[in-house]
Amino acid sequence: DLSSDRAALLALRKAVGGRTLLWNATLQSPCNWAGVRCENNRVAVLRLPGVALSGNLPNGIFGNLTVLRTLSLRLNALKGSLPSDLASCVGLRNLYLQGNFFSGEIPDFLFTLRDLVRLNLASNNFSGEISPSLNNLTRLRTLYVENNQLSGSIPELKLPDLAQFNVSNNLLNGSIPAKLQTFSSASFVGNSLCGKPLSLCPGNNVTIPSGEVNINGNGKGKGLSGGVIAGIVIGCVVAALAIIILLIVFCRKKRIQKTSSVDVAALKHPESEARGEKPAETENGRHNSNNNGFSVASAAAAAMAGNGKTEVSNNGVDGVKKLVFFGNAARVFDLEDLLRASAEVLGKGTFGTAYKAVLEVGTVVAVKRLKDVTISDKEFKEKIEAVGAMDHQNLVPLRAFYYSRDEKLLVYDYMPMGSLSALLHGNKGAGRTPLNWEIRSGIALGAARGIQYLHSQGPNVSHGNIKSSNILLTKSYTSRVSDFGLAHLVGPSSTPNRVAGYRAPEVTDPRKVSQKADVYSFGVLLLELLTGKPPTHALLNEEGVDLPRWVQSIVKEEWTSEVFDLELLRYQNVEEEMVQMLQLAIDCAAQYPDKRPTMSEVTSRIEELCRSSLREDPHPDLVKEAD
Ligand SMILES: Nc1ncnc2c1ncn2[C@@H]1O[C@H](COP(=O)(O)OP(=O)(O)OP(=O)(O)O)[C@@H](O)[C@H]1O
Repeated sequence: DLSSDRAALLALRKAVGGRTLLWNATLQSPCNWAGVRCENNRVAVLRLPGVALSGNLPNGIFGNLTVLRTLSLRLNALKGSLPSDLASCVGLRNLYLQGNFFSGEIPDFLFTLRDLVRLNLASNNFSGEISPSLNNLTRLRTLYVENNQLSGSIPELKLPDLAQFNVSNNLLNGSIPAKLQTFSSASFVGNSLCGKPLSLCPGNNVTIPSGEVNINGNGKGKGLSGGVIAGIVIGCVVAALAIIILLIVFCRKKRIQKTSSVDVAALKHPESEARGEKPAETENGRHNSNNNGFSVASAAAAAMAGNGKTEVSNNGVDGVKKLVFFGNAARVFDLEDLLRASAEVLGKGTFGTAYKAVLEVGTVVAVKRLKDVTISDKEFKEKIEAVGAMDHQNLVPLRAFYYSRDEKLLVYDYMPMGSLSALLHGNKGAGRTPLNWEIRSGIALGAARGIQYLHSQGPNVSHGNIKSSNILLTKSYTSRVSDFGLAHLVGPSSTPNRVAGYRAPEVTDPRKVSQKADVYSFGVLLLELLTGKPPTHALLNEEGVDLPRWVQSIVKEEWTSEVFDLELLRYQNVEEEMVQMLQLAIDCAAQYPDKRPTMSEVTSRIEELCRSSLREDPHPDLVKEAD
């Protein structure tokens, strides 16, 4: 129970000291001691990295910590062999002992801890051979034993989940087993090993097609016949050729498509071609088919011409034939200018189509043509004026609107960097700027503040359509929330499934949204930011996952770091903040609305964790853990 856990921790403190001496032994519960985390009133996590622990770990301590799941004693000065009662921690999943002076063989009892997922024994003085009993650890994903004195050959390992592996800088010899040859040479250097990915083993006679190729330097295993190898080589060449041909065909097709859409644009708007403008957004190829050059004028004019009138004749809400501007916005253009502007399609959304319009004076705006507006003129005017009155640095400002029976236009500031969706999923190729933690957490914070502002306008004010294509970015990557207030303008016929991946489980009618439903959608958005994965788009049948369920299943398995976008994992020193953000995202995406935090709680939690990643901590090792 907890008291024996406590006694064990005090015994540990007595034996190896270090900064555990700061633990307040007058407290009955050890659960608040630095580095200790309890679950169900037992010590489940003990993380004491870099706290100057020294000496031998005696037997009789870990035998009591029977529900320990994570043990990190990395970067200390512990020596001797590992205590055998560590074998009692049968639920141990993460064992980080790197950066100490442990010596002796890697003890066999470790191979009985069948739940181990991460095993890091790197940078110690372990010697002896790597036992084939490692294969008992069927859940192992990380095996780091570099920088030790391990000798002998590497056993055949059949660990299906092994994703991180390093045996470099030991005294190993022989050939690298086939199953491990997918790891890079950095995992093996500094030994006398041979074979892929290092150089060929000496004395191997590679005679194709009839000879035997002994890929196992110590001669224990079976060789592959030359015929098989020749087959593989020929197969690979054929496959590579096929891929190249497919790529060429695909690229040519794309080019043809692109040219033709530019042609259409050029026909209508030679000036847009002259400027070399390209459609701004082609995320997931979703909007490609919409990228025909087009003008607001031709669209609006077509609608109006249908009325048999040459001028904008169907009056605006107040009987005025002009754009209605909000606030003190500079009225640098009027409806005529807008209709004359050259435009290109940005994309089709739930509420209509968005265009980028370049006015003759050079001003660039985004124009949204609404469809399916079913509410009355009066109601529309009231609602849109409420939208126009919103003013916050993290909202995309609505500058003006036009309303007639046939045409409803909303004019927004144009956001040059496009949407978060495009940024995350758009260009995965070589030219991509990696999105580091600073940018991502800044985007999360800005979006949270924007939504919080909306919610502060009244208990019934909500966004209703939070998703990554509605988070737009300025040149300095400040995020601005767009599309607010529109969920209440449209009729039920609009396609609700587009937001499926973000929609809270209790929202069955897309117009009946709430602040707590926004919080859910924001949680999914955070998960998208952290994982780099788009949530399911059921209707469009796009590839995707039910993000909250997927993340929860992984976190439950203690594989938390598996969920993060690979691009983020480069920034090891912020993993603690990433984990906190992940926890916040999971809280937001709770199934029951009451369990979700409010948007202002969300904002302060993000502010707090952004601060902590900037702050210099006096005892970074006690509170931060990069495991
Ligand atoms: N003010 C703007 N500046 C730059 N790009 C914009 C602007 N407004 C919208 N876009 C982009 O235009 C595209 C279409 O936007 P739109 O809002 O019509 O659809 P959506 O966001 O995909 O879906 P929904 O209508 O459900 O919000 C999106 O990729 C969006 O990022």
